[in-house]
Amino acid sequence: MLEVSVKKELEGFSLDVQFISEAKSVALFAPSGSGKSLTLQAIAGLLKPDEGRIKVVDRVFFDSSKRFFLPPQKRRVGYLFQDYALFPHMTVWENVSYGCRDEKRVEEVLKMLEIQDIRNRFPREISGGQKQRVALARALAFEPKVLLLDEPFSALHKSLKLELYKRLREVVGEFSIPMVLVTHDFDEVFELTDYVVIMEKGEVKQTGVPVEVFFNPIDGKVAKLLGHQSFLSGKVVFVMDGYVEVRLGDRRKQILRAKNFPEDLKEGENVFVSILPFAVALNPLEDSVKISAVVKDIFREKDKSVVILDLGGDVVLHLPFSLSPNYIIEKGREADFYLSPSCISVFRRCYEKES
Ligand SMILES: Nc1ncnc2c1ncn2[C@@H]1O[C@H](COP(=O)(O)OP(=O)(O)OP(=O)(O)O)[C@@H](O)[C@H]1O
Repeated sequence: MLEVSVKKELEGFSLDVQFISEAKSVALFAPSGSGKSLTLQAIAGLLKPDEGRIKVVDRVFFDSSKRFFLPPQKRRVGYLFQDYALFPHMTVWENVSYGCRDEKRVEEVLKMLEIQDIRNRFPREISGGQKQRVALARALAFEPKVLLLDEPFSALHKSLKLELYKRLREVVGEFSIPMVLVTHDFDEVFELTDYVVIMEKGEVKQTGVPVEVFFNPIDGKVAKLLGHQSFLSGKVVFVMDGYVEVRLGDRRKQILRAKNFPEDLKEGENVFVSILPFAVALNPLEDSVKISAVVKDIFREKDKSVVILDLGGDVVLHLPFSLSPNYIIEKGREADFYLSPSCISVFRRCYEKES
């Protein structure tokens, strides 16, 4: 559905991005300055690659081997930015119908995004969330073949974002439009897309289904980017069907069991383990693993307690507030926890080891 192969040398930055995805919605996820927006611009035709091929569904946009470059105006791309880019001197209706002569279509998108009632207002007279809905309506009105979203929700409040995610899922589903979303927010990746491309310094580091990538980051850098917090080093002592056991490098030789690990992992390999904050199991289930560790600190938050354990490195665990009274946990004392192997990931390289 989306094929992107883009090479572009810019002054001080090289873009070399390749991925193919059959998913309808793809996220480009990376730290700032990794080339996400440039990749989007290449798909839109605003940046001409030196080399490569871009295909969206069944339409080739660019193919350097055939010297083919489809001009941006012929790509029918709906582009949405963080700053809305609405025309300030035009009403909502005029903004949405700009470039679309089909009034029925304009009415349809206004209705779908519930902005019929503000059709006569100017952008300065509506809220940030409404502005973004108008911008989305304008992008949809001219029947795009693909929607390109460059951090369109980053300026909005969380509750507004959730509302817009819902709308976006509905309209994209209804009009069956493929979408490429640039974001810094992995929650957004989960909410809106079926495939994620993780980039770094102009290159692709990892691709896949968001949930699989989240639990199986290829290295500590990606894990950190995805929000993993607790990293420990250890050695694989046992590989079995669906599990590995890792002996931590700490004094007590604690064994951890993990369900997320590279397929070709071998016994004896030195690895890194990430324990996710929500790894605490409610009960000592059959496959959960018991750890005993000194509590270094506890922070009470609105809905949870954040506990920092010393396991030869700091391990951050979240305890739901409702469960906290069941635990006898005190700063400076040893406590026992059961961890679920499905919330423990093993990978080969950690961030400290990389340049
Ligand atoms: N026209 C250009 N010429 C030269 N360098 C550029 C040009 N446009 C962008 N860059 C550089 O390319 C790099 C990647 O930029 P890009 O905007 O694609 O990053 P990004 O991943 O989208 O970042 P952010 O999340 O901050 O928007 C940056 O270092 C940027 O300064």
